[in-house]
Amino acid sequence: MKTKKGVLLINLGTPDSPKVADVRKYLDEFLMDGRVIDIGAFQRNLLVRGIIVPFRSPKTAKLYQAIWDQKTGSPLLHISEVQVALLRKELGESYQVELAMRYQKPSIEEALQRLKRAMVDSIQVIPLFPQYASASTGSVIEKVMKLVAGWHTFPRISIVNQFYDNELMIETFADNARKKQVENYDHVLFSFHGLPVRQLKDVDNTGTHNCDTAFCRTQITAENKFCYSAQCHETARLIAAKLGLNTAKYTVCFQSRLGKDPWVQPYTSDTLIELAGKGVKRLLVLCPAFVADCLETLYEVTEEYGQEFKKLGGEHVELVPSLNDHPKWIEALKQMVIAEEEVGAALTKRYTKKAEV
Ligand SMILES: C=CC1=C(C)c2cc3[nH]c(cc4nc(cc5[nH]c(cc1n2)c(C)c5CCC(=O)O)C(CCC(=O)O)=C4C)c(C)c3C=C
Ligand SMILES: [Fe+2]
Ligand SMILES: [Fe+2]
Repeated sequence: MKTKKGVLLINLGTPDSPKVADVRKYLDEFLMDGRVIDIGAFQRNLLVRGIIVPFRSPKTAKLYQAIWDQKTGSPLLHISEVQVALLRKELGESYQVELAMRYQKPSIEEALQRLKRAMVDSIQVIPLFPQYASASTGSVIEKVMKLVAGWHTFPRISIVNQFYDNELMIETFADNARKKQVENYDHVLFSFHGLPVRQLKDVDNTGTHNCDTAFCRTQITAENKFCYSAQCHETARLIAAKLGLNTAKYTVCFQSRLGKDPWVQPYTSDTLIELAGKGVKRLLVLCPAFVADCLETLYEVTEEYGQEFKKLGGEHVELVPSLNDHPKWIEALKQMVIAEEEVGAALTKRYTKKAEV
């Protein structure tokens, strides 16, 4: 009997086009997600639909227009499609690999339906966010669970919740930094996507998590192992170790703050001021919260932070490309899939043996 195993890669999402109407539709779906803007539904509706989406959409549309490729469209979607095509090749015919986006297209619902129709034995869901956050990975997991909840027959379903310390992923980021001749820069910045601080309060299920008292900047512990900030710091430490950077040579910071509430600090823009003040001229930036280059890396880092840094007296900001189509990253994905499949196969075998006794 020929059987197939399903793999579903899910990234964040992107508008259908850089037109204001499509960006509005995308931002509306994205920001109305209660895990992204985690306030009461009534307040969220007022804030998102009354203020953020109407005011932000024209501005965000301009940013998307600046990075949109005439032939391939959204970099995030195009690069994700390339990653899936390469993974399909690596895994061969016994796997059916699907791509979906949490918001907009291709939808998770349609991807799951394709796997269901193919009668796959198993579905492995890989949310493409190395560090766990309720707003990213958590939201993907909740969506998948809701979509499959009513299925009559379930294949074995497994979900990767985080991979912030994946050896091959770390090596890929380090490889890309080496290609930029890291030694030719005064300082290295690890700029992660930001999060409101309140979204970290419940990472230990107590509602009182505090990154300062939980040592999230310096170590991963049993207490902080699901904290986004702690995981970001660990990812940066591991890449820095591969590159032979001492702690004085690099800084971890957080970008893309939205609104007035406190987000995880230090903010990337404050760090640029501090580094320029210390006389840093040439800055190399890695963004290891993303597995593919996207608006946040191609525009915010390269354009916005590049210009900001120059105004502050800096000379150059250089972005290290994301994991994109690097063969080691595709191998990392393949290994994740195979490792998980082996666990499943071992469990099934044990069960079958027991049943035979
Ligand atoms: C409250 C707002 C936001 C939270 C929380 C948030 C978390 C979060 N986001 C990503 C990954 C990406 N975000 C991207 C764009 C983007 N993010 C927000 C807001 C929040 N994100 C906005 C408003 C936007 C749109 C751009 C803008 O208007 O500035 C992207 C880029 C998508 C693309 O098409 O290129 C990614 C990727 C993670 C991983 C995360 C939690 C850790
Ligand atoms: Fe975001
Ligand atoms: Fe923390």
